[in-house]
Amino acid sequence: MNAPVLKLNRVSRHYREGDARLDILVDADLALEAGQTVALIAPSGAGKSTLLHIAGLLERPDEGEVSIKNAPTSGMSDDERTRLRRVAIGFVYQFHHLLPEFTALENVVLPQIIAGLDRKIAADRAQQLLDYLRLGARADHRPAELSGGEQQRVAIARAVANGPDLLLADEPTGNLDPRTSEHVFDTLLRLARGSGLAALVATHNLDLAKQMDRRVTLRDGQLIEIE
Ligand SMILES: Nc1ncnc2c1ncn2[C@@H]1O[C@H](COP(=O)(O)OP(=O)(O)OP(=O)(O)O)[C@@H](O)[C@H]1O
Repeated sequence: MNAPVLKLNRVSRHYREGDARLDILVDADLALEAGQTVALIAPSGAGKSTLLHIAGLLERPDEGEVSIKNAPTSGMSDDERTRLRRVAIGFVYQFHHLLPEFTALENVVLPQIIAGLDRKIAADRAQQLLDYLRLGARADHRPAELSGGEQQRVAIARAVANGPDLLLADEPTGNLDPRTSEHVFDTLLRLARGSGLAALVATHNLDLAKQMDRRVTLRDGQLIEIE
């Protein structure tokens, strides 16, 4: 069996709030295989964003190991972590964070150019991705000219533009109405199943979570599988 795309091994993280100590993650374990979609469902403040930041190498845990495709990251420098993050991990947030002055296509081209790809190849790939996400006809529109669901699907295209192994999404449909949420979710699932991308998606939407391969929650700082 292949190495998991993401592995958390006894990961702990606490914050200080005055004299109080908040134990957000306590010996948390998780393994995500290629092509697997996992919903992270937990109440506000339970630590979903903290977990996604740690899994995405944006934040270091206090203890424990985060491995990406079998590569332990705790011994890596910040530069090494950044390089690994750029090639292996894509992020989608609740708000799309697209650059307003650029078109949909350009928003998907930019991360590829930053990663060193030739502009023409990047543009071809961006167009293919937008076509795949049924946004081909919107490629030349700026974010303000797109609907909320379209903006979020462009944000997904941007997140996977460099062909990451892992997609991390923090309430990607939190701002959208139920029908649009469904459409954005379908896009995520189709991408994961079609390309072997592993996805960890924080969501409050239980109907959408049910369509994913697994569901986990945070309880006393640990990740627990739920039905
Ligand atoms: N840098 C920080 N310093 C201190 N406390 C923090 C810090 N970041 C997060 N926290 C606290 O840790 C807890 C978990 O925060 P986190 O944002 O991970 O929760 P969440 O489950 O994503 O919540 P939400 O669903 O509301 O976004 C919260 O109580 C938060 O106030």
